[in-house]
Amino acid sequence: TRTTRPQRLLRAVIINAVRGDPDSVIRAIDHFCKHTEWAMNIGDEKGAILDSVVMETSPSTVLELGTYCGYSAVRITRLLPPSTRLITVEMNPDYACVARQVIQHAGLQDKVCVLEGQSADLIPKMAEMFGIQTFDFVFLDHWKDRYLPDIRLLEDCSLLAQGSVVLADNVVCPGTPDYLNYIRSNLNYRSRFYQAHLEYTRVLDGLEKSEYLGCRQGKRQ
Ligand SMILES: Cn1ncc2cc([C@H](O)c3cccc(CNC(=O)c4cc(-c5ccc(F)cc5)cc(O)c4O)c3)ccc21
Ligand SMILES: [Mg+2]
Repeated sequence: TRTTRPQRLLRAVIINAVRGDPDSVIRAIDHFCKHTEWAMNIGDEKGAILDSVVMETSPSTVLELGTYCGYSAVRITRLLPPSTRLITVEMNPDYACVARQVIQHAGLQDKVCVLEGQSADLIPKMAEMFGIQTFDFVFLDHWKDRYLPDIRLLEDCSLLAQGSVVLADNVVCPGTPDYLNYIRSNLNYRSRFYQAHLEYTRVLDGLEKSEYLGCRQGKRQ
């Protein structure tokens, strides 16, 4: 096939969504993934949980790891107050290119920074690059074996503050067992599991929300 799946998804957005209307971009992607071609966006069911967690957190600084086509970047950013920015990290340049166009079609390009590179390389530079101290909200949706090393890196870089919320996609399917074991047994976090389904399917999946409580000692016995 000449075009890639992200390019076909982008074409569906350009054709079916109203420029400047984030909700129509979200609807166009969900319709494409339900009726034309599955893609690994968080989707509408888990997306509604993402929306509610973002709204209850009302963050000032937001980090997303794993942009893909920009679906969750649009979902998150459309809920943020005017002065708030989303930083989203994407290592695949083709995905980043599509995501920037999807985000632009939604009219949110001034509120989103799509950073190209690997999370482990970029996280240590975030504070300096963006003049921030900590992230109020972090969304994990990149390689599932990177959730644990990257949450540890965020801790080591002091990028989490008391009250910071970390939301992780796919903790059931494909699954992130080492991350779940760590975050649920760590006294520095209060975690809650949201049962749902893998995007656009009936396969079980879920999100794990973890609030950072500040730096306490030890593990739960
Ligand atoms: C280091 N670093 N830093 C930034 C960064 C960014 C990326 C890319 O954005 C990227 C590329 C490929 C895969 C992912 C992870 N996503 C998944 O693998 C996934 C799978 C499924 C699923 C479930 C069932 C299936 F049958 C097939 C796929 C459902 C989901 O929601 C997913 O998120 C992310 C990668 C590493 C990165
Ligand atoms: Mg995912």
